[in-house]
Amino acid sequence: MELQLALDLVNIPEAKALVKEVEAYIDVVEIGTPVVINEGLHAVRAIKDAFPNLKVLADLKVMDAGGYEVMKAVEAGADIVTVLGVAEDSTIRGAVEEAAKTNKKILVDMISVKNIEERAKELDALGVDYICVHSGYDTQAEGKNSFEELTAIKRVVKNAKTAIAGGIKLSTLPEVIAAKPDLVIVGGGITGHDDIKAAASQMQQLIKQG
Ligand SMILES: O=C([C@H](O)CO)[C@H](O)[C@H](O)COP(=O)(O)O
Repeated sequence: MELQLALDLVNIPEAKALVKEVEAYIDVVEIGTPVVINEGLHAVRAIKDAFPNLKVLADLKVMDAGGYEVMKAVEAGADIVTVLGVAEDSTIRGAVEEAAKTNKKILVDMISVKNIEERAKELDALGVDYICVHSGYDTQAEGKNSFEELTAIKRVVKNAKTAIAGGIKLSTLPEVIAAKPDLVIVGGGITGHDDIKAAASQMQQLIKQG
């Protein structure tokens, strides 16, 4: 099980400073969608150059032009690129084919997917690398989490790795770990903590014990 730090509400210098504090405790750095909107793919390049030993995920949430957009993120240094589960199969195929050329990975974000199990089976057959259940900021504000969805996709996914994102905190991490995802994605649960280093370190410990 790996830990991904999601960076959403920072600029490039702030992102670098945050990663420097917790680099020993995380496996993947996510350049979040808001950061890509504000800073462009330069943010991916800046973090990959500064922390070459960490994997970098570009949270582009690709919805169309899968091959092209994945190509641009990979050129910028991304190891993993996100594509939306609600995208057309042709978009997913284009993304998977493009990433495979350089042994990079596609993580499909299941945000807004209605029939999670059925779509997860289809995505698994399309060869995506990760399937991620996700309660986005707006549904988190309505009290939603994705713990049950994680259990549901674990039942049907045979090849892809599974991931979970959205509002995970130290207090809820044990419940997440019990469902055994391959990747746990945490943003505010680390970056909003009073002691960022301690939060990341405790999360890593819980994950290692899990
Ligand atoms: O993907 C995300 C969200 O849609 C904003 O772009 C976040 O990175 C993801 O939800 C993880 O962040 P937290 O919910 O703060 O843990």
